[in-house]
Amino acid sequence: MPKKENRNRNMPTVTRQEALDFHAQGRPGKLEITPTKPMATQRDLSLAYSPGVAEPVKAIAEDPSTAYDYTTRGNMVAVISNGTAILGLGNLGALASKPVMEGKSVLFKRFADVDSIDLEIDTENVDEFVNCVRFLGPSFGGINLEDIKAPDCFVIESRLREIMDIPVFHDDQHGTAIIAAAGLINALDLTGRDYKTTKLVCNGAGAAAIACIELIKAIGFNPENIILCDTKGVVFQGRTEGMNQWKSAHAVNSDKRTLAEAMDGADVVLGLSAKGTLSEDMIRSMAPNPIIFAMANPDPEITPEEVARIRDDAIMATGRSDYPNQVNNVLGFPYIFRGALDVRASTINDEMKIAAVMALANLAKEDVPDDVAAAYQGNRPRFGPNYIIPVPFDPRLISSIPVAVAKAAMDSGVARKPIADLEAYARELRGRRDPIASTLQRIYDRVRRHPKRVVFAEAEEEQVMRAAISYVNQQLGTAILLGRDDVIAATAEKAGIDLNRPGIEFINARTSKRREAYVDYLYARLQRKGFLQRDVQRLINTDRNHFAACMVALGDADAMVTGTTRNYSTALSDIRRCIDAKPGHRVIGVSLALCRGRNVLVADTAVHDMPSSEELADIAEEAASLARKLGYEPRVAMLAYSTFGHPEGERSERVREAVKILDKRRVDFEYDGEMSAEVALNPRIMEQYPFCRLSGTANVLVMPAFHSASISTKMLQELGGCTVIGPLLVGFDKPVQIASMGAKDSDIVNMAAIAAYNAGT
Ligand SMILES: NC(=O)C1=CN([C@@H]2O[C@H](COP(=O)(O)OP(=O)(O)OC[C@H]3O[C@@H](n4cnc5c(N)ncnc54)[C@H](OP(=O)(O)O)[C@@H]3O)[C@@H](O)[C@H]2O)C=CC1
Ligand SMILES: CC(=O)C(=O)O
Ligand SMILES: [Mg+2]
Repeated sequence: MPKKENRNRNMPTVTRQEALDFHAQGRPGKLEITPTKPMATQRDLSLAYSPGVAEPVKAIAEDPSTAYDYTTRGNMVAVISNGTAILGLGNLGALASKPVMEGKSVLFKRFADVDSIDLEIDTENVDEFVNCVRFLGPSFGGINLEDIKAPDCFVIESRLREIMDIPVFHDDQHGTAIIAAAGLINALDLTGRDYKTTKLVCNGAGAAAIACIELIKAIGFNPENIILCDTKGVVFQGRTEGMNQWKSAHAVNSDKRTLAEAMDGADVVLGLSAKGTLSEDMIRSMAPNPIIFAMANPDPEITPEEVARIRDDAIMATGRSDYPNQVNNVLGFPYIFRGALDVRASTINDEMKIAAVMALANLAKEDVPDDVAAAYQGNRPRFGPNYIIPVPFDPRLISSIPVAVAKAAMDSGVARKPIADLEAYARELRGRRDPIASTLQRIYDRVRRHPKRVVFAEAEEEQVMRAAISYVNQQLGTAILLGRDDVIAATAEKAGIDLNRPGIEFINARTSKRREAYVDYLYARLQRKGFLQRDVQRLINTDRNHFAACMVALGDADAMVTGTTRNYSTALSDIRRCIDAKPGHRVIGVSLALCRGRNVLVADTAVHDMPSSEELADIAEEAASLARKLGYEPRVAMLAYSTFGHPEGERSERVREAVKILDKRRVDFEYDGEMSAEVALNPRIMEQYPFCRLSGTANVLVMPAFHSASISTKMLQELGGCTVIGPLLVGFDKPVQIASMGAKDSDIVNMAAIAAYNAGT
């Protein structure tokens, strides 16, 4: 069995303060409601509201199924909890469960484009809860129950399933069971075990645990080989303390009484209980090549580091995203509901659950194609002990699980709107995925695997200090804080920031032993550009950008981030004095615009004021290469106010000429132009130019000049509700990023991570 790689988790990946700030910043919470129809004119109002709204009302009254055509019902799931079993934190009440429920709603949207709203019901009374939910059916296409303690959850779910004609799915039961079963099938496969003889212990006998062992028995495990444990120890036949009918159904005929006794010689342990409940001795006593799924959240029953200290032959999984093998229901619920909603399933039955299990298990065994490898930080995973299950960001999940679930719903007769062409459905699902939004995740994951030393040039600023801490806490590498010691210390103290932690280093330009080397380096570059040696000395001693850029140029840091205190062009020219463009490259700025369902790269948003045709062609090449690096196949539109010669104009001529230059260079990506933005971005308008060489709408927009690039990206941000990241600098010989003036700590960390990413492996 190959040795496993486990992360060093001596420090939390996020601090309490970061998590609180994340939830509090901007509009509190994690989601908002946005209209999908224009609401600008009197006519819009007449259609959306009175009198127009009466028509769909009458249509639905006549034929209720048309609610799926005229309202949000068909794509809307309610995430409902009473907060009695919030993760592994216990019964903290309905209100405290809201952040988790909002989180689940957001994950529905992020991963499967399912709209969702959280509802927290403030009662522990089963009848009241059921009565509250049962009348909500008309509003939703499905109900996702979450974090409701056992055994109440079993009663609630089964009663609601009986009464309601839409899928009711307790995620902690079935979502968890589906993912655990998929991981287990693959782990058994890797360790050459037979279902019938494998001995399994499940610690925890609540919602998740009961559902897991029911599903595991359904796929072929021998019930006699499964021992369930809870706070009272082994659930054995005849036990009376702490029992209920659901535990009794799985009680074993055994004289083992404690978890430790049950674990002795076990092949598999499933932890669905609470933090730290599995001891090192228990793990030591397991059979060779044990399978350990410690799934309690947020802290597992035993950590991968603890297991690694005892034995190197285990397959280890947790519920967390910061270790390999994340067995978490996030891999299931968004996609299972996607498939169920798309066929208007009346329920989510066992056939659909097993179809999801098999789709997930099989996906981990498939060869990972190039575009998917990008989601794994370029490290193409291969089926094995560290990769028994895909990661939540695997872009194939959206087109594999819903298809399997939808097909099983149709085959088992619960689909009210069958899909005729599943291939076409899979293609449509692929279109729903949101590649640029996962780009940052990919960048972060890759840097975590190859941590880098990043110099934060403006470390006297409070938001830069916070960004540095976040950089370190996220295990991205070492943060080098450049600034005057006394100023940094005073600012940190005033802001209540503790910088004394591993991973943070301090450099004071005035006392650094490397000053001389930097002066020599910079003087050699600038002596024929009007600089005296003493000018260069002053730059190195007093200017943070020059000092930091020299650190990177001479290899004392891997990458640099700056920009929050100076305007962009000043920071850029400081850096250009110290670092050149990569040979054969041009330094440009590219902004990533993450819009609703549409993402584009826009260039050049930083450097060239009025680029020549030759420069526009270079910009197209640099931007296309960045797009590829981020995992997209570039389709570059060379933008102008005119389209393919109409209206004629001198300014568009420059863009047309750039296209001809790209023709001559025989570049290996799709490009065309000149064209206006609506032709580049609207498929119906693009169709009017059948000769256009782009195979789809553009994902890279090369702007004719800096002003149009800058104005349009800022308008996207301010008016279009898009998130704009950047400009990212590309083409420099060393990785440097400039954040915008006044950037928030989270923006600065993004820039630092991008700079670190560009520092390579
Ligand atoms: N990775 C994933 O995707 C998921 C993980 N989970 C995790 O599973 C755990 C349980 O969740 P859920 O089933 O919803 O909660 P429940 O409240 O329904 O069940 C909790 C179960 O854990 C048992 N338990 C609690 N503490 C201990 C202990 N110290 N030793 C042994 N057993 C203990 C309880 O025992 P008793 O019956 O005696 O009270 C109970 O059977 C949580 O940590 C949760 O985060 C849940 C869903 C998904
Ligand atoms: C993941 C999840 O749903 C839980 O831990 O409760
Ligand atoms: Mg849960």
